[in-house]
Amino acid sequence: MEIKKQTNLRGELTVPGDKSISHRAVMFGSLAQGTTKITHFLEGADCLSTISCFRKMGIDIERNASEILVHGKGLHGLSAPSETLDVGNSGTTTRLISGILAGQSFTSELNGDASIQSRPMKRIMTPLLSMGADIVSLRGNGCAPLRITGKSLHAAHYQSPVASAQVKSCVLLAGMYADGITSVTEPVLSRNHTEIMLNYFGANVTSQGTTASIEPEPVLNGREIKVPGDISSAAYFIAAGLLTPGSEILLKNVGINPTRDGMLRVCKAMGADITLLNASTEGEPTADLLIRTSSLHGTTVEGEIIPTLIDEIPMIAVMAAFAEGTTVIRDAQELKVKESDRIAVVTEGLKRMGADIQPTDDGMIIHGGKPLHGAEINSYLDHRIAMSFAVAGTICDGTLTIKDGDCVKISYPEFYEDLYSLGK
Ligand SMILES: O=C(O)C1=C[C@@H](OP(=O)(O)O)[C@@H](O)[C@H](O)C1
Ligand SMILES: C=C(OP(=O)(O)O)C(=O)O
Repeated sequence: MEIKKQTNLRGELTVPGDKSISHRAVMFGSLAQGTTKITHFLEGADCLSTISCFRKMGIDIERNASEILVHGKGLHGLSAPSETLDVGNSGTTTRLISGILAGQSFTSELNGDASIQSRPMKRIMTPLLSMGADIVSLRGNGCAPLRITGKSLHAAHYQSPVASAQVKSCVLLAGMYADGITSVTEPVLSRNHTEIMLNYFGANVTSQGTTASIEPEPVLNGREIKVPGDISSAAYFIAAGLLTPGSEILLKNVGINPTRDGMLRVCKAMGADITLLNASTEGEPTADLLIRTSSLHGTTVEGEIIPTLIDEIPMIAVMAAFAEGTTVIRDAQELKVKESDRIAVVTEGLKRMGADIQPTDDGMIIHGGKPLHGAEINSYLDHRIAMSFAVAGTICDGTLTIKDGDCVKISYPEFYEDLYSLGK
């Protein structure tokens, strides 16, 4: 796919709904009594995988143009699927659903695409096994396909070695089926959408520092969920607006939960001109983001901010290559176990464009400001890689092409239309 040049980005854009929140709305709505109405749901392939899994467990989910209706059957209302649950490319679906399946009264199997079959699942198997779950990696390699036989679960306090909202959520969801209060402590706080939304549905989840705890057997009631725009999708337009000469764009209704807003903080540290307008703190916090062309400089991205921008690092690395000076990214070893090894793949792509970048064990070092030229970029079927390099391709000299660029459908099906809607 060849990327077209853009200048003078102008106008407004509403990015699609938040992927993490869309997944959770379908899952928790399925486990609630009564109907959950979801608006601005992300119609990306990952969230459609979540819908398909719950339909296979007997949940009636209606999809129409403006909303999703999930007719939940309560905490114990799922039925045994008659075939393997297909999680597609979605790590979130796999890990969160496993926590739910561990406490059911039936056996189920989960599988997905080649990427999912190489992503680590021991990180959820270990805490689930400690709670008495029966979860098996069918090829014995700690990855999907997984077989989960529901059991009565014991409460636990799990000390997670990784800051991962998927691990935390998996354990909390299993904790709904346990015999006491279940807690998870993580080394650094990860996104807290599960905690916020489960409480909204009627569960009792408390948070103290990096520990979240849940009481068992909550009664969840169907709710209305207005999904905010996904800051991880907005990230491409934040970067495009900052880097493209003559730009001023307004990104409407973007989720700015502090466990997700690290990209904004890094952009500010790089000298970005970003103004928050119409901030709302009702439910998940949101704001409109006004982005103006800025001259950016390097920064250091490390420590507690990392989980708050983990999916934005490919875009931040591309921005750093266009910025003046050095950017150091560390503590981001989790990038190696995403849809691709994002340290290796970002490095490969930026090197092809002429950037000065060195991969490290837990991040990268980018000496920005070198002239960047077009190249053939392999997305390795990773949506975040395709979108980050597409933004680079709108600005660099020469022609940039992306192999398998249509993988953006995982989290942002209308990405290219939106990318070309603002510029000249
Ligand atoms: O909980 C979630 O919705 C997500 C958590 C993150 O993964 P980890 O929990 O593996 O860090 C993130 O990368 C993913 O896109 C979505
Ligand atoms: C890592 C991601 O998603 P998941 O883990 O759900 O596949 C992502 O969207 O960047």
